[in-house]
Amino acid sequence: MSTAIDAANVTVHYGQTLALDDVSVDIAAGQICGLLGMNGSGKSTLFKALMGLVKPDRGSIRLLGRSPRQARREGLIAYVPQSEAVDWTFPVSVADVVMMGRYGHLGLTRRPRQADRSAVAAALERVGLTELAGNPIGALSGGQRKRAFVARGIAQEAALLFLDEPFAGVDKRSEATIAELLRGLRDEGRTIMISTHDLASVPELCDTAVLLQQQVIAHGPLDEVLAPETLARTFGAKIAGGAR
Ligand SMILES: Nc1ncnc2c1ncn2[C@@H]1O[C@H](COP(=O)(O)OP(=O)(O)OP(=O)(O)O)[C@@H](O)[C@H]1O
Repeated sequence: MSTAIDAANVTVHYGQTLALDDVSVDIAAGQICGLLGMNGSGKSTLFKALMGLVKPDRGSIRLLGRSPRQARREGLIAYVPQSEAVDWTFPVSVADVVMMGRYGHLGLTRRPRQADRSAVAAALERVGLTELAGNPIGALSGGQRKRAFVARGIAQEAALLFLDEPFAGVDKRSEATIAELLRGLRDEGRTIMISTHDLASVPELCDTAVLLQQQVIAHGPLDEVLAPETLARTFGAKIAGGAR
């Protein structure tokens, strides 16, 4: 299996705060990897480093054989942000959000062409939001907003999808819909990383996982990473007992 995401010995500081300490992860193409850790464990920072938005003090990152900046420039990375990181009052429609995924594909005129409109329509259809295309993004439910951002990644034709807490604030039915969607994208060969701080609800759809606490505590098949011994060692018996 070829490696899609290869981070080696990545260390990131914000001033005096050590956010990532010698982090190495290796994720095969066509897999869903859970990025697990408590609040403040460095999950968002790892995503930012992978996207080239934070420059590591040390270490190297290759995404599909490219630097993060190059991968971003080629439109290979789609990011679904945490809900708190988005200004939902911003006056854009659902279709506008999805069209943002086409920006890297637009020609010199920067005007969407028929191919872009078709890609947006197909992405909306795939996530089940066709009927809501003209609605303001802020009027959608938590789960629908997540699906709109996933549609943006689909329209972008990104090979790598990073989802920051995609199941937070989402009801069970939407969670199942999103999980099904992600499985389908994985089966097409895309590589997906999903972060969560809620170790008690790590989605079954993850093939592998990384348990992060500034350092990589465990990295491998989901069952191994969620083994009670690993969790107890890291977080204490209380969390380990309730994890699955
Ligand atoms: N811009 C920043 N400036 C200073 N410190 C930061 C900054 N961003 C994050 N940190 C700190 O870096 C550490 C890792 O934060 P990060 O947001 O990556 O964790 P996280 O696991 O994503 O947490 P959460 O789930 O709460 O977002 C924390 O101690 C946090 O306070």
